[in-house]
Amino acid sequence: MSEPIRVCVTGAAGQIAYSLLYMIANGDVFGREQKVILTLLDIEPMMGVLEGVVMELSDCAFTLLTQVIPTADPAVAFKDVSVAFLVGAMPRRQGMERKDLLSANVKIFKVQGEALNTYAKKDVKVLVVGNPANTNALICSHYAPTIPKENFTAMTRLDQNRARAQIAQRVGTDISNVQNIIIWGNHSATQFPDVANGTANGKAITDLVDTSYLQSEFIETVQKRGAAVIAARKMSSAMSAAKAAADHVRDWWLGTTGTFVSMGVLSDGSYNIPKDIVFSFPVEIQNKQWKIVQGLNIDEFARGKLDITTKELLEEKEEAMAICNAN
Ligand SMILES: NC(=O)C1=CN([C@@H]2O[C@H](COP(=O)(O)OP(=O)(O)OC[C@H]3O[C@@H](n4cnc5c(N)ncnc54)[C@H](O)[C@@H]3O)[C@@H](O)[C@H]2O)C=CC1
Ligand SMILES: O=C([O-])CC(=O)C(=O)O
Repeated sequence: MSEPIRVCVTGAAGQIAYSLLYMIANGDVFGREQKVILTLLDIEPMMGVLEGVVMELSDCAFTLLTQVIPTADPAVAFKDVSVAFLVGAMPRRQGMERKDLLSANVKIFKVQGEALNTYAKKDVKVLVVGNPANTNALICSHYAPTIPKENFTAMTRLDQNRARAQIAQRVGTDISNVQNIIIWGNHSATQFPDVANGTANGKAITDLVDTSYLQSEFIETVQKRGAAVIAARKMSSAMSAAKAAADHVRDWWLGTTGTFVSMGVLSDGSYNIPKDIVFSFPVEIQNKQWKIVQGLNIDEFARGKLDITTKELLEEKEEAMAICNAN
């Protein structure tokens, strides 16, 4: 059993955290041999609710959970953390797009970037879940200049999981038989869920499923799944978001084995995506370092989709920087 690591979850009194904390404390993210100290950040008015969450964590009697530190102070929450799940942010309501949250949420990520820069370990791994996740991750990294840019990522794993589940149902196979579906771009309705390199039961998905479904209904279902959940639940996805956050960080921490996963990462210009936006790419991970999968074919249909989501991310970046510079 190795020394405990400090792991921060923000928005710790909220919906997603309620499922996510269980998975972290249970060993589903860092493995069954890794003890954790959880630092739980939320805002002052939520401290009473957070106290209830702390009681429940205690009552779960997790053997890997060494200590729990609830706080409203980012300096305490981020002190010496190895991993930060940045969940705390306003969720959207029915009829909104995620980018409508920009003005409310982006300032949170500016402040937390500055706090991570000062208090966290320099190799801290940061997953931004709060929406709009890609642009919030960009801003967070911008305000944390002493932490490597590659340590900031945004969550598109929920989109990948959704896409995988849709294809498994369509083909009539288990999820575990569906691999290498890619989410390109923004965690928004412009994202491009791409099956061109994907397989189901070892065969190309494009040979198993008709093109008209793959190029229209499939893409739209994945793009709009978050809105569909909000319409049904009157609250945004939480259990599935927590599972995706756990999947994302588990693969980052423990590595991938021969398959791609999608993560929002700072573009290095791969696939002609402009540098300096956080864009979801297929990555492979070893020794806690992700690498963008290179050399995949991008046909005309795919290029059109990549252009649309790129344009949206460039617009979001401009708006976010304007908001941050005005404050
Ligand atoms: N990237 C993705 O795939 C997904 C992202 N989301 C996003 O995750 C975020 C959180 O969603 P939920 O947990 O459902 O929301 P929630 O409203 O249940 O919880 C959010 C929590 O964050 C806290 N919070 C607000 N400002 C904070 C700050 N400055 N520092 C620390 N905590 C703060 C709130 O007090 C609240 O307890 C939303 O922005 C939502 O849109 C949700 C699902 C999927
Ligand atoms: O749709 C939302 O607002 C929450 C979210 O990001 C998702 O479920 O993908």
